[in-house]
Amino acid sequence: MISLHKVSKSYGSGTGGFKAVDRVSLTVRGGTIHGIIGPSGAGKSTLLRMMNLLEPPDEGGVVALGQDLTALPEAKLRIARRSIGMVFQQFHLLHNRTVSGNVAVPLELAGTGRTQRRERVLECLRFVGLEDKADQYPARLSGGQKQRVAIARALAHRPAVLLCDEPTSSLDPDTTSEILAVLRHINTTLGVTIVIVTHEMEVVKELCHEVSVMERGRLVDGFALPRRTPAESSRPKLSYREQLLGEGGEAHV
Ligand SMILES: Nc1ncnc2c1ncn2[C@@H]1O[C@H](COP(=O)(O)OP(=O)(O)OP(=O)(O)O)[C@@H](O)[C@H]1O
Repeated sequence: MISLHKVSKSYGSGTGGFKAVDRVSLTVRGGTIHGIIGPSGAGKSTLLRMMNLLEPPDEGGVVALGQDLTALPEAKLRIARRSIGMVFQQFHLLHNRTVSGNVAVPLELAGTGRTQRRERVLECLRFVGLEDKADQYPARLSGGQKQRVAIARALAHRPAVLLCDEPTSSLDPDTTSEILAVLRHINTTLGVTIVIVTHEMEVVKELCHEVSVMERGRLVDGFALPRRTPAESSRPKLSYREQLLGEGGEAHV
């Protein structure tokens, strides 16, 4: 589905140069949710951005959905990228556009007609449960709602792959669970392959089928996780008190 062949990326040059990703080879299997974890600065985001060539590698190849992206001319790469949606930690919404205006952006850029655009925007908003917010501006939304808009926008072109860079790192635990449920729904009902960079182990345990571990630009481990059963995933959530103190603890309110 996505294969990276010995990709490398350096920033800066000469003695100030720094190899952020160092000859990494990795295959993400179609239909899976694949986590990329590792310490800060390990090169996780750089590796993720290479998967749609948002960050072109200095060397190595990227094959996505049967196409060698590194060999495509710019115009064809732009079209190939439509099949690979992206979601970021900071949502990256346009604040002077409504929710539906934001979701419409990729369709406008691709020249999709107005009627078709309107239908697809509503479909995407319905999928993430936000059709009632279509005419609101992002400033009026919660963090979780903003991330859902960003996810709806990433779905506009019916991608086969969704790349997520720390999508829940700005969110509280309850909102994180909501967003993970949306991502799982996208994987199971639409069959979209998801690659997610995160530093939150709970996110990995809750969501991922397979994990790759990065350290200092290299891939140092990779393994499959046992699938969680729905019953286990939907067990009652612990309160902050229970998470921090277990059973005990003296109340002051
Ligand atoms: N555009 C850039 N210019 C210069 N250096 C960069 C750039 N992007 C990333 N780096 C550097 O490359 C290294 C890897 O960055 P990257 O963001 O890929 O790591 P990461 O594992 O995602 O880290 P974090 O978990 O902190 O986000 C870091 O040292 C970072 O400072």
